[in-house]
Amino acid sequence: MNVIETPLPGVLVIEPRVFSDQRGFFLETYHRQRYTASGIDEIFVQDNHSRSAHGTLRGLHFQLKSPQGKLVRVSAGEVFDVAVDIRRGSPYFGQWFGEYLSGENNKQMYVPPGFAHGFCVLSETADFMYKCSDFYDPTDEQGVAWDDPALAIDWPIDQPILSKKDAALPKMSELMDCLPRFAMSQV
Ligand SMILES: Cc1cn([C@H]2C[C@H](O)[C@@H](COP(=O)(O)OP(=O)(O)O[C@H]3O[C@H](C)C(=O)[C@H](O)[C@H]3O)O2)c(=O)[nH]c1=O
Repeated sequence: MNVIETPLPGVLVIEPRVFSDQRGFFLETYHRQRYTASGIDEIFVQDNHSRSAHGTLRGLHFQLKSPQGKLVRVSAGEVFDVAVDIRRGSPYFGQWFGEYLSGENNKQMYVPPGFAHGFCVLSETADFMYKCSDFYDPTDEQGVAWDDPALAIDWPIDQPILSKKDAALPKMSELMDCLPRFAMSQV
């Protein structure tokens, strides 16, 4: 597997090794020893799968009381996946990184706790699968507006399909008091 660092320290792109033959292909999507050795040493406790139609945008989401590290991939279709550093005091506060993930390129992205996460769907539909390092807590759902000008994320779509919740998410400027703090140990 190939692990690629991104301009956002802690956010990684992983290219698993793919074994192809006349039947199709095989790849390992997670391996505790190998991923820990690559810096992804979270204990994952929950796996999720969402399917979305073309033009859907889910995000930007995060949890505060139980922040989740996420190892994300697309099993079918294509998305543009985005991580945003929302840790107050981080040298990268407010910066984002995006990567195209697809059932063709088999790429994964690791989004550490303390980052907001979201994606938009470029294919007819997209099956989005991800591992989380803490449990979902419906009382702890937080988010920031996908189109916050302070983030200026270069989404490859406009006028996305949004949930009512996502369409009403606040801007970073409205969240400052409650955003997580950057810890020097995370450098
Ligand atoms: C996230 C989640 C949701 N749900 C239930 C709650 C709702 O009744 C339904 C749809 O939830 P929601 O619209 O919040 O799903 P997404 O918009 O895909 O949310 C996710 O989207 C972005 C991209 C993320 O990074 C997060 O993992 C997560 O916030 O599933 C659960 O039962 N468990 C869960 O872990």
